[in-house]
Amino acid sequence: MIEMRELRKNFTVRVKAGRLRREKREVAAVDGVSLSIARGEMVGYIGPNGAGKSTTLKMLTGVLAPTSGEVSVCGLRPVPQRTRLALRIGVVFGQRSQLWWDLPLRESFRLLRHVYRVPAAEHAARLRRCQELLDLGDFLDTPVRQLSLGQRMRGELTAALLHGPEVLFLDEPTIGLDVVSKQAVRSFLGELGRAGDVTLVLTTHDLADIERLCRRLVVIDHGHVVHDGTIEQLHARYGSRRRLVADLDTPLPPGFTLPGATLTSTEADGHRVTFTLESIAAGAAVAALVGAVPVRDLSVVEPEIEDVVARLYTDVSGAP
Ligand SMILES: Nc1ncnc2c1ncn2[C@@H]1O[C@H](COP(=O)(O)OP(=O)(O)OP(=O)(O)O)[C@@H](O)[C@H]1O
Repeated sequence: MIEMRELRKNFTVRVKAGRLRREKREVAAVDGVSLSIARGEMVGYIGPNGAGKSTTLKMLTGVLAPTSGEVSVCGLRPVPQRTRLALRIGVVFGQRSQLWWDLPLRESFRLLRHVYRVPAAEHAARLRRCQELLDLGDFLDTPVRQLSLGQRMRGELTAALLHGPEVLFLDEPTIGLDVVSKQAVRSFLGELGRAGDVTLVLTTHDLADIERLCRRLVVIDHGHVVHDGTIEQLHARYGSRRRLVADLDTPLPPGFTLPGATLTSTEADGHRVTFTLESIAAGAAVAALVGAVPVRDLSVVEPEIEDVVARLYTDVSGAP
């Protein structure tokens, strides 16, 4: 459905060279990305600021021409075949709107039906489904400029889907949304993914979006793909650690150690301890601790994707 081979985009930027002089320099925003995304996949495309995510999406949607390499989406070349491609993809860029600011949402949807020449019955069926899943009923007749950000984003998603695209590109779709709207957008996208008829590429800084929605995670940094796999593989590769948190009746005896684990925090006057498990299984760690001290309560905490991605970014960038 999406193919990128050695895809590259260079920008020419002017950089300071001495007190008054500026000179031109080429920077590679996307530096040889090769990826294949199959029909129905939901892929999270993440990376630190300036990694090259938006530039990739712009090349996939025909907004920017690659400097070199090959790209095809739905079997089309995005820049030369941009008009045909527009009928087959949907795009939601969190920071930009495809709605008519002064018109009620319903009118924007009606205009889009004409722009994309969607048969009335198909359009109505898709709108009904979005209306139901995204709860648009209360604000369909409100002018777009009066909508809250969360309402507008639900409108944007609908607008991107009314022509029945095969691929949906989402750039930061939950940015700035409150918790309720975020949930609404995520469960809508989840539903869409489960139905399996849309391929979804999502860039975000909110890793909860990815955890909820994407089995496949592609991490890009300095224009290069540095991870392509599942979230579990990412945890395994970067050695994410589980933690054992225990509430104790009495503090640990002086010099207590748990082989294969490190005591990483002590709180509540020594009554709450956290061990990071390195080379010991959770069960063995629990048994060792319970055998050594009176334990009131304990839990094993799974690694957070935030932690592992932060470590990955640090690793590849060499910066905190
Ligand atoms: N039009 C442009 N002209 C010059 N440089 C650009 C242009 N667009 C992007 N860049 C540079 O290319 C690099 C990649 O930018 P891009 O916007 O793709 O990153 P990103 O991963 O989407 O970042 P963010 O998470 O901050 O949105 C950055 O160094 C950026 O400054």
